Amino acid sequence: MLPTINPTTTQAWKKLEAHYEQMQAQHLKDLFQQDPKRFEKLSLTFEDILIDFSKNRVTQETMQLLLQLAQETGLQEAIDGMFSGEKINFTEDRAVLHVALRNSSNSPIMVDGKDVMLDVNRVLDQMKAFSEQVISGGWKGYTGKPITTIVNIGIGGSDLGPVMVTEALKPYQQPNITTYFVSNVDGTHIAETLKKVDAETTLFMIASKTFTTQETMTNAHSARTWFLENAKDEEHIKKHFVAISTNTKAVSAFGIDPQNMFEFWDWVGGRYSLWSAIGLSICCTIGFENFRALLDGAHAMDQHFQKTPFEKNAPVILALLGIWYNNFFSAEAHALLPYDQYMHRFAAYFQQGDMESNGKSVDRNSQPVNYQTGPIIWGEPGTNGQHAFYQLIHQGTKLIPCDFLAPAVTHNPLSDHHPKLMANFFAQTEALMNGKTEEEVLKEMQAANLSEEEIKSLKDFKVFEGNRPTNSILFKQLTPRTLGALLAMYEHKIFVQGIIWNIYSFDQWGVELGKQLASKILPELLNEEPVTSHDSSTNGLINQFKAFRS
Ligand SMILES: O=P(O)(O)OC[C@H]1O[C@H](O)[C@@H](O)[C@@H](O)[C@@H]1O
Repeated sequence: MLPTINPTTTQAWKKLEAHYEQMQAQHLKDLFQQDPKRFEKLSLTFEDILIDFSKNRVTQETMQLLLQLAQETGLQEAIDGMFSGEKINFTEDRAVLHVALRNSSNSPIMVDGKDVMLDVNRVLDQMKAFSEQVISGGWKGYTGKPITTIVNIGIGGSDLGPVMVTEALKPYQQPNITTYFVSNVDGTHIAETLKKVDAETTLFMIASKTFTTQETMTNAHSARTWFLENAKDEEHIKKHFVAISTNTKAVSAFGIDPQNMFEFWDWVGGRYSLWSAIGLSICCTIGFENFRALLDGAHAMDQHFQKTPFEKNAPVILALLGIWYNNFFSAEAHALLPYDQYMHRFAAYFQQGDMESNGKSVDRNSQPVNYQTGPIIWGEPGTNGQHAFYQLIHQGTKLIPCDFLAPAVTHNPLSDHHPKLMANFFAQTEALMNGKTEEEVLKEMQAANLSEEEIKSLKDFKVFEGNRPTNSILFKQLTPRTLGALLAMYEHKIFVQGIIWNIYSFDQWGVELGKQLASKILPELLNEEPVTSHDSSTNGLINQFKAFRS
C-alpha cells in the first residue's frame, strides 16, 4: 500500500509556504553573487550526465524543506513498494514494474508468487532472435526477399516511445532497415505510409497493449487489406505481420500466428512500455545490442534512484524542484527543451509520460485534491523554439521553468554548427536567469547613439526581469545508454511527484470518456438521419458534417 498523506498537511509544506514568501522576492543573480560555490553545491553528476540545478530559485534551506516534504510523504516506502512488485497501481490492481524490463542484474522480482524476470528474459531472447533475423536478411517476405521496411502501427504508449527512441538514436540505425510509424486513425497517416512501402519487403508490427484500441485496430485492418491486395494469399500474413500485446486471444482473432506474438504484461503501463516488447521496432531499427544498452542505461538510473540518498538523487531533486514551482510559485507549465535535433520527439513523449500519469485530481484517499498536480508539459528542440515561443518565457507574465538538455559531442560535427548550437544553449539559461536591467538597457541604447526621445519611448520594452528558473542537463553524447538513463530519470521524476501529490500515477481513466462517446457517435455518422440526441452544439456540428458530405 502506498502512503496516503495529503502533502499540504505536512510540517514541510507549511514551512515551504512561509519560505516562499521570502524567496519570491529573491533574484537568482543575487543568489549567485552571495555564494561563489553555488554551482558546486547545486549540481550533480550521474555517469556522463551533469545536472546543474543551481539556476533555480532555491537556497540550501529550500532544498532541505523540499527533502523533508519527500520524507514526510513516505517517498522511500513508495520507491521500495514499486521495486518490490507491490500492486501500487491500486485502481487497476496491478504492480508497476517497468524497472523489471531493464533489470539487467536479474535479481528476482515477485508478482503473485512468480518471479517476473523469467518472462522478461524469455521475451528479450525472442526479441533478440527475431531482430537479428530481420536485420541479417534471414527473415524473408512472401516472395523470398528480405525485409527492408518496418511499419509500427500503434498509438499513445505503443507509438510515442518507439518513435522518440528511433529518432533519438538515428545514428545507430541499421543501414538496410527503414522504419515508419502509423498512429492516427486519420486515413491519411496509413495511406501516405503505404505509398512509400513495398508489400514484398514490409513487416507490420501491430503494437497494442489491449489489442482493442480503435485507432490501432482500424489501421491494422487497413494494412492487412492492402497487404492482401498485393500478396493475394492469407498464408503470407505470417511473414509480414507480428503482434505486440498482452491480449493473446485478440491477436489470434486478428489472424496473427501466436508464434509471431511478442508478449508483455499488465504490470507494464502503456506510457512506460518502450522497454518491453513494444520496443521491438526499436530493436529491429538499431539492433538488439543497442536496445540492450538503452535498457542498461535505464537500469543504472533505476539503481541510482532506488539507492541514492534523496539529496543526491537526480529524479528526486528534479521532482522536488517541479513541486516547488508548481505548488508554491503557481507555475502551470514545464518546458522540455533539448538542444539536439535527434531528440525532437522528446517533449512529445514526456507529454504523455507526465500528463497522463499526473493529470489527476482525486487523491489516494478518494478525495478531491486541494492543491495543484501535474503541470502542462511542452517543448521543442533548440534553437527552433528560440525563434518561436521563447519570447513568452523571457518576458511574458507566466513563470515557465525549463529543462535544457544537450550533448557535448555531436554525431554530426559539421563545421561550427555544434559550438553555435551550444553557445545558444548556454546563452539562453544565462539570459533567463540574469535578464537585463533598465540600467543595462540605457547603456546599450546610449552606446547605439539613440536620441533621448527614442530611449525614453523604447527602454521599458527592452527590460528583461530575468529570474526565470532552468535546469541544465548536459551529457557527453546521445548514446543508447545515456538516452536510457535520461528517460528513466524523467520517469522516476514523474513517480516522485505523483507520490508527493498523493495521486495514482499509473492509471488513465481520463482517456475513457472520449472513447465511449466516440463509439456512440460513430453509428450516427454512418446513416442519413438528422441527429437530435445531443446538446444543440454537438447536434449542430454533426448535422452540418452530414450536410457537407451529402
Ligand atoms: O497499447 P494500447 O492498448 O493500444 O493503448 C494505447 C493508449 O491508449 C490510451 O490512450 C491510453 O490507455 C494510453 O495509455 C495507451 O498508451
